[in-house]
Amino acid sequence: MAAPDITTDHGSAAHSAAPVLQLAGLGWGVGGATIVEDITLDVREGEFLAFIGPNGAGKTSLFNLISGLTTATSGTLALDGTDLTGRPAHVRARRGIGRTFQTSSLWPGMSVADHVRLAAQAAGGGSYRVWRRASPYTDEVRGVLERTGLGHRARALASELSHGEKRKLELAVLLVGEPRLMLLDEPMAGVSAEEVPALTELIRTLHRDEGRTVLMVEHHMDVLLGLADRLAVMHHGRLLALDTPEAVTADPTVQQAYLGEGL
Ligand SMILES: Nc1ncnc2c1ncn2[C@@H]1O[C@H](COP(=O)(O)OP(=O)(O)OP(=O)(O)O)[C@@H](O)[C@H]1O
Repeated sequence: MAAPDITTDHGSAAHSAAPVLQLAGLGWGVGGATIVEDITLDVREGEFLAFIGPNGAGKTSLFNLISGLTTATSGTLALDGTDLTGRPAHVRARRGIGRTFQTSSLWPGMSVADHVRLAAQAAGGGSYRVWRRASPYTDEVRGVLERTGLGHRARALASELSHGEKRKLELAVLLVGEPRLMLLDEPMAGVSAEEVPALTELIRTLHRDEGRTVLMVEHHMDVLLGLADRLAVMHHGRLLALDTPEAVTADPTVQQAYLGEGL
């Protein structure tokens, strides 16, 4: 497949017709092993694209490549038509690529509001002043906490939160940066069955009502059905299928890849 037409990163205006994210032949290898291979796909504005695949298929590695935690060893990546291949994670974050991680990235002894306040300071380019307790609840902090259903937990420490609330706080921290693209890596991991519906609903709201573009790695198909516009199936580091959830789940090649694990 031909590489998409992308400009270079010199502050040029984004091409209005360009997809939000373009991956062209993206790959990553380490120690002689190829972990991610030849991923080519476009993500449209406002789309919800979910990544599924057996354990070790390369989903998190692909998110690392997109967010800049690792650098591609082949292919290109563009955001809004601007080539970001090889650019570091902080540049990509500043340009609107935000992500959450499979494991919690919170500070146990810090309050919910302070997490959001720090993230707001970082997003605004300010210095970190967590010890100044004069006005922790700015309108921005309060607004994000309300949007994520954590308004009543503002003063709680992260260590006091349930797993579902921790995932909401991670989303809140992400949202203060108003990311152009949200990468959610297994947001349901560790969350109790009772808390999954509320968290799913929050992610749905961020996507549908706020129009956010979402990429999400998730093992639970029941969460994705009715949420994702398209499913990307990864297998052995490659893109095995990319289609609507209905088409992907009916695809015999995909079913074969999941043999023994269940789709
Ligand atoms: N830094 C690394 N060095 C060597 N191998 C790695 C490295 N990072 C990932 N891998 C390997 O690459 C493969 C893909 O890992 P990755 O975590 O991306 O898969 P995944 O699809 O996200 O899996 P899971 O669903 O279990 O989270 C695995 O075999 C993993 O061991």
